[in-house]
Amino acid sequence: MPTMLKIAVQKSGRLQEDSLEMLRECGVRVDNGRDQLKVAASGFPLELFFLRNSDIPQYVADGVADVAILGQNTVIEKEKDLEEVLPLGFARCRLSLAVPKGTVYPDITWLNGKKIATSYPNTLRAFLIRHNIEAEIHEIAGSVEIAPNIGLADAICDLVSSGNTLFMNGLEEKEVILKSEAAIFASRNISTEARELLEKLIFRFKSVLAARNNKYLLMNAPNEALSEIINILPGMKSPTVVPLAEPGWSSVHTVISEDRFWEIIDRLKAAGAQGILIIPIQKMIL
Ligand SMILES: Nc1ncnc2c1ncn2[C@@H]1O[C@H](COP(=O)(O)OP(=O)(O)OP(=O)(O)O)[C@@H](O)[C@H]1O
Ligand SMILES: O=P(O)(O)OC[C@H]1O[C@H](OP(=O)(O)OP(=O)(O)O)[C@H](O)[C@@H]1O
Ligand SMILES: [Mg+2]
Repeated sequence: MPTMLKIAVQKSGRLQEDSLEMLRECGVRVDNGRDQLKVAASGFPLELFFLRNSDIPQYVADGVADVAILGQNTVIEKEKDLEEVLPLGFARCRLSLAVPKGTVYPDITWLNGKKIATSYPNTLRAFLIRHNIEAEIHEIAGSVEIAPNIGLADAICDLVSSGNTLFMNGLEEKEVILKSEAAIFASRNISTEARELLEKLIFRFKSVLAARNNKYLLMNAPNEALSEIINILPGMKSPTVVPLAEPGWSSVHTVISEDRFWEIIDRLKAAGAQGILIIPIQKMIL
């Protein structure tokens, strides 16, 4: 039987949609309904296991799954020795300590003797030890932000992204313990055959990520402005310059990273560029 790469993906929750979308963009199709927890994909020799997020690190550590898409925060919390193969740029969040708004909190020593509610007891414990703080950790599975309001704890330690949940519960963020995003993690026991498949899949993931972060840029420019425009452009290689039907004008094409674009647009216009177009890239082979 040909080898299949076994990948664990969150069964339901915040990571699932983006994980499946990434796989889809990599040409992996998952046709069956999600009620089926073990599904063979088409388009790549891949078998998907839909599992509870918090159970996945153990499955990968044991080699039941070869790889997984997980938040870095979960792998740290579960204290599993997995190989982080590729960060994926979604599910960005941080694990933070927060206290009721208006609390006089001079520094981290305020936490001494306090009770802290969290779903991340291991990460919190390690953080407190690093800072020489003795506090009581009260583990709860969810809705952690409610704890101070119902007299369950003095502080909380939970994931924050927009900060909205903290705000709505009258809490203020005081310490950032770690920053996290989704990533592909691999088992330390992965077979040579599975590793080869993983390399192929990673190549596809990188092409998708690069395409997401870059844009194809086109503009028209008078020939006398070309050298200045080319100097402004931070392209992959030197830009393509094609003459237009109108004498004395050219079309300039290049690829730029999305976050550089706004920085240079005014300079391009000032240099004489016109008809600037920015086009999404589907895949970018590096
Ligand atoms: N508010 C958020 N913004 C961005 N990413 C988040 C946010 N909350 C969670 N995440 C990321 O998504 C992951 C999954 O979160 P989700 O809430 O779906 O599962 P969970 O409740 O932690 O899972 P389980 O209870 O099955 O362990 C988290 O581990 C984290 O990496
Ligand atoms: O800073 P924000 O953007 O408000 O996001 C933070 C919230 O998101 C997560 O909860 P989630 O919605 O995943 O609920 P859960 O407790 O059921 O996992 C996290 O546990 C926080 O409560
Ligand atoms: Mg959650």
